[in-house]
Amino acid sequence: MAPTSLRRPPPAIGRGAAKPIGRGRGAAKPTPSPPQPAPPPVSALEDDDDDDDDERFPTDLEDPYDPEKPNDYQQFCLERLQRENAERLKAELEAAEKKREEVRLEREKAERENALSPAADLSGDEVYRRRMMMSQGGAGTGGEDITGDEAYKRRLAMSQGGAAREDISGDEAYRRRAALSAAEPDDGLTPVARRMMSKMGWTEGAGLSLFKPPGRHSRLTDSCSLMFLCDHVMPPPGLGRHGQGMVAPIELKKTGGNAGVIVNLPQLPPSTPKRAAPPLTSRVVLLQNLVGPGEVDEQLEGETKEECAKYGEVRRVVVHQRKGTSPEESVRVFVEYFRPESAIKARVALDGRFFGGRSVRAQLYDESMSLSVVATAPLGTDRQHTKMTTPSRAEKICCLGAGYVGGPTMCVIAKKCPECKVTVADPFADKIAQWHDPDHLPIFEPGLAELVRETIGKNLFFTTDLEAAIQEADIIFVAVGTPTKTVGIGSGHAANLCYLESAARMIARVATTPKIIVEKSTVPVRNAETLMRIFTTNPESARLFQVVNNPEFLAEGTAIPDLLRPDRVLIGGQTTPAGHEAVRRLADVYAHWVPRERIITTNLWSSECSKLVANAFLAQRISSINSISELCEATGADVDEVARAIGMDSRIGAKFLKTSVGFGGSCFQKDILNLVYLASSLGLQQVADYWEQVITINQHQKARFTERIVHSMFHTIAGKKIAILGFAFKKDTGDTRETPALDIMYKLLEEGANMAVYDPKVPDELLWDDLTHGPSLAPKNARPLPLRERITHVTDPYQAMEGAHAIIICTEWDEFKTYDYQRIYNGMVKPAFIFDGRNLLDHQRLFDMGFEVHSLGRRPLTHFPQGL
Ligand SMILES: NC(=O)C1=CN([C@@H]2O[C@H](COP(=O)(O)OP(=O)(O)OC[C@H]3O[C@@H](n4cnc5c(N)ncnc54)[C@H](O)[C@@H]3O)[C@@H](O)[C@H]2O)C=CC1
Ligand SMILES: O=C(O)[C@H]1O[C@H](OP(=O)(O)OP(=O)(O)OC[C@H]2O[C@@H](n3ccc(=O)[nH]c3=O)[C@H](O)[C@@H]2O)[C@H](O)[C@@H](O)[C@@H]1O
Repeated sequence: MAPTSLRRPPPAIGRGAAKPIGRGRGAAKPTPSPPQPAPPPVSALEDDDDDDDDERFPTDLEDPYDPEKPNDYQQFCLERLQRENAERLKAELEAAEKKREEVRLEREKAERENALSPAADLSGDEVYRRRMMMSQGGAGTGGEDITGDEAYKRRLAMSQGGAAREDISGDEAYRRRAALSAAEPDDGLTPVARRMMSKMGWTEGAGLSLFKPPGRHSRLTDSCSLMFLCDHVMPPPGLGRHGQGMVAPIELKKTGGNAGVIVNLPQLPPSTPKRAAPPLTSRVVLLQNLVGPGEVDEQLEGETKEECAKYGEVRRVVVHQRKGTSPEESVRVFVEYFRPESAIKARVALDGRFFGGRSVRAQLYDESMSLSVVATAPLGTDRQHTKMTTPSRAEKICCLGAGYVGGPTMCVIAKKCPECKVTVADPFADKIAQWHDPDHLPIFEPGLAELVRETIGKNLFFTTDLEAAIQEADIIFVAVGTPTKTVGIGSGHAANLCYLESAARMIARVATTPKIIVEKSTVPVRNAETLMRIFTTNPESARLFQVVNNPEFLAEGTAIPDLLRPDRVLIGGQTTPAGHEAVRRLADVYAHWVPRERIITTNLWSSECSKLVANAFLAQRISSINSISELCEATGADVDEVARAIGMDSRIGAKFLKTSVGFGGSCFQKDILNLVYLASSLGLQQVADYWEQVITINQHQKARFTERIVHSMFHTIAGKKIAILGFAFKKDTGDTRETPALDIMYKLLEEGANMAVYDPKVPDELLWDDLTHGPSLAPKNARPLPLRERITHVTDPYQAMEGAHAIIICTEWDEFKTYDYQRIYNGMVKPAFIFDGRNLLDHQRLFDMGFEVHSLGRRPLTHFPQGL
């Protein structure tokens, strides 16, 4: 709903004043005008007109509207990865620190061993001094000549942290050292040994135990105390953090003086190789537990490649099997990407996901490790095939609105997400009953019936019980109509949001568990704010809801292929952690069949805006080429040739350049009007005027086509029979919303024509319903037109054309191209006119048969003598 500030009088269409549209479109169809559920009371709808409202609602709703801060899910994932990497880095640093400590200890040990030989009889302080030199590099302080006391001071400083920085004199150091050694028990160990053990984690009476084997001598010199330590330390069960190290004391046999040899070098248990921490960035992802042992076959590689290509171009996949490891780690699948970003995306997306019941572990793998080595490892011989399915949690999905969008979209989700339960809820029992009968679905869409047959009763359900469906769902799509308002403020331009609001109010009232609410309907920019306000009215339940916008881009007639292979899926969410999570969960649903790189995410307002703009751009192309069609007719150029020539420019592209009698459908007009209203309300009048021209040209195209019919047929069509081929707004649909055929028929009716209409898919009651209400933007006729007397609806096209003066092609149905036009010509009144409003037929052939051929964007083909 437009914010308060946007509530201004709507702009006028074209030159005239704002015209109210005929009736609300976009509601339940094609069943004729079923009543929409009662919208909430006006007082409720007007609620947000109150300026005070802003104080009652959370102000942070404004925050996400910052185009500088796109809510990008990948961005979120990268940030999360960076966080994880930082943590990993920290762990690595700690591990490195530990390692340094170990090295230091080993070095100390080596030094001590050296010290056993008379040539290297160094004091502990001297050892420390040398160690300092080594660890600090030759150049720095290592070269400085420090005394033993100074060395002790530093060592103390190291072990005591900050406090050790206290400035103690050499005497004081000596005094402390003496006190320390005096305090040490006479256990046969020297202070150095004690210090060493302390550094290894020993505290008296805990952890490692010290004991003095009976009968051994009690005191050795400092220099051999380390050996003595080994002799005397018998830690149960072994040295090391996990007790994995030395388990028996080393026995030393003195060979004289301070020298000795080890007589029982223990057999240490083989050490388990340390797992290297995964690298921070890499082009290789290692997948583990994707399949188990014995589940590897030759398809695994290909399937993995296909699945992983969702995150970027895969260079190769290598499957490696290992023996002697856990089942989870026995099959390693390495996926090498061309770009590290792809690998990072894959890791984020796949780690922890379920494939065929297994929780996959995905981690980046050090690129420097040769994959060729693992590539040559033999594959398993077991041919059991494990089908890879895209991972996701088993969401319970519901859709409010079983129309052109809700029905097909949910069928595809049900088909592609077999683990999800999908329920479509609509208050109209007739419509729901029709959805249960695949042979008589409420809408015609190629491929839809097969999908319904496949999924209904398995994981796809249709119901009128809206509340139960809402209650049960995790994700609720709202795909109700948002037609142009016909009365009140913004009438003729603004979207009527009462169905959306009543759906939201029901959700807010019924839901007791967390829900992701998906705005599937096409809405004005910032509509999600209205929904959030409805949901936050009750603070207790506010936290249950996350609103995301997920506009639908399917076109009728190609809805199923459009849904199965969309150019992109757009998801807009709030820029909060919960918002990101909601976007992720919805993205996971689509990721069952849509490559990840085609699932794009943004903030709520950009997403809402993108849908309106997409439709505006598409419609603009049609109006552009239609405007050129008039120019071509006046100049002798051929509009289809022009479209072909410009369409080959890759910057322009070939699609949506087919001239026509005007675009129809429930959305182009309403969405542009919506955009115009929004721009105008924001004071952007030039923007509003610019886009309004798209509608103006569309109206003009329909009008001029009809005028041409009348003028060509000797300026009168009163009492003449005219065959109308096609009433749907485009081929392959039974939908008639905003069909240009209706505008044309109304004009012809006003001129007194008789008409026979044929359309392969439009039901009779829908045709009469449309005719009764008339075109939405046409002025309402005060005098009721004699519809039934002058119009017949036929089911045989030849019957429509028999005895006709003219044929008008209004819809581009393929079957129209297959008719026997010679037979048709023979049965028509001469001169036989054909007006091809879609440039569908072979005009030259028709002309050769004797037809007077009028098309769009071309000079007419006429047998009449010219220039008389
Ligand atoms: N038709 C199309 O090709 C496309 C339509 N859209 C947008 O999708 C939305 C829906 O369009 P259509 O499916 O064509 O409309 P539709 O009129 O075919 O279906 C809407 C359905 O919502 C039901 N409904 C109304 N209030 C309800 C409520 N409170 N709870 C549950 N159901 C309720 C109606 O009974 C009707 O069956 C519109 O906003 C439209 O602009 C977007 C893309 C394509
Ligand atoms: O929001 C919507 O409702 C949908 O609107 C259109 O889909 P739709 O109206 O079903 O069908 P289109 O194929 O776009 O055709 C619209 C009208 O334009 C006409 N048209 C289309 C293409 C063209 O080159 N010339 C032309 O006159 C068609 O005949 C039809 O009357 C968009 O194509 C969809 O992406 C969008 O989701």
